[in-house]
Amino acid sequence: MSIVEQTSVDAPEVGVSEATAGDFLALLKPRVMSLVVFTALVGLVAAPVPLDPILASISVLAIAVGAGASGALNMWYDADIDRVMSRTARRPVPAGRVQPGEALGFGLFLSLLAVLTLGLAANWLAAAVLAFTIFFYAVVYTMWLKRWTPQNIVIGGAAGAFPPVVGWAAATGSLSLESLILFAIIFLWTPPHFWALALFKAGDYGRAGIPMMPNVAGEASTRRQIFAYTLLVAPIGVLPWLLGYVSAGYGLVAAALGAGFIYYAWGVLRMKPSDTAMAPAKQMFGFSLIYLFGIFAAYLVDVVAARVLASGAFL
Ligand code: HEM
Ligand SMILES: CC(C)=CCC/C(C)=C/CC/C(C)=C/COP(=O)(O)OP(=O)(O)O
Repeated sequence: MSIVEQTSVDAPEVGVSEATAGDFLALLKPRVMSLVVFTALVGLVAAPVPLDPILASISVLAIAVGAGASGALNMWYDADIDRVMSRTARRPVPAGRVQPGEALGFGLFLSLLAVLTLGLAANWLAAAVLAFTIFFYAVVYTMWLKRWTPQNIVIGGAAGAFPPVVGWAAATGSLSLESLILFAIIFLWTPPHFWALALFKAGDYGRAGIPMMPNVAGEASTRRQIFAYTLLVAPIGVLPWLLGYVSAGYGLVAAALGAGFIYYAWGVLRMKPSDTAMAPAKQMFGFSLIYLFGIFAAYLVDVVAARVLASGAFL
């Protein structure tokens, strides 16, 4: 083998991308973002304006691309800590399949594409709120709060709460109390959702040096805070019915889901230190996803049913 051939065969692989389309898809955090996009869709459909299906589809697609882009930017910046956590070590950047520059370029390009598309197709208020949401998650939460304070996900959770506001703004060109209540539901839901996971992944966050609540305030305090936020989110979940935005059907579903959420949080609160398997925290995390999906699905069904009934289309 000549020297030239040998050099090319033995060349270090730094800077060489082995990325597949699947790796770029993984950068978009599709599973998490599917529920984010669903909440945006509900905000868009709930808005009291006639729905243009083409405009609505483009808007939801743009929000999905923007949400995915923020995930790619998060994975670009967090590659160092993702590398040392068991849950995230196999992600494309820490595993070396996608180069950091590729993830950054991909995230920036998709962010720009999403914001411009939403601005041109819907309106610039919606585009501005989407841009702010991407900025809040990728910069304020990821680059600052996450590594700095155990309140990281309380404040940073605002990013995850904006999508229904973006959806509502895309449909109406304005903000409203109703969309802000949808915001409040997600905002108050985020701490129980995430701290339940952080309880059984505390080792990961400790290794990565991230000040998540269980690592800083301890397990007992985190369990109490989870319970407190759950007591707050349950009544706020029912508020849209009490304010007359949706029917008692939604109210009943929200009350039942809220009661279930409190039940699981009670299980977490009463966890024994000997419960090393963390079963109540795992169940709480699982139920958090059912809770948020259930609340927004009930909202969607309620507003669509109300419109069908009002138009007499069922007759
Ligand atoms: C700052 C806010 C949030 C934080 C820190 C957070 C954190 C996490 C983490 C660490 C996971 C573990 C799964 C994984 O590794 O991908 C997860 C799962 C999940 N999160 Fe969140 N989350 C937040 C907000 C949200 C919001 C707003 C939604 C939806 C509206 C959401 C929906 C989901 C879903 C659907 C999963 C399950 C994904 C799966 O099945 O793999 N999260 N979250
Ligand atoms: C429309 C739009 C831009 C939406 C963005 C919505 C948003 C901010 C969702 C947050 C979801 C999430 C996975 C947070 C975890 O970050 P993490 O870095 O703590 O979790 P990780 O350790 O799994 O990376």
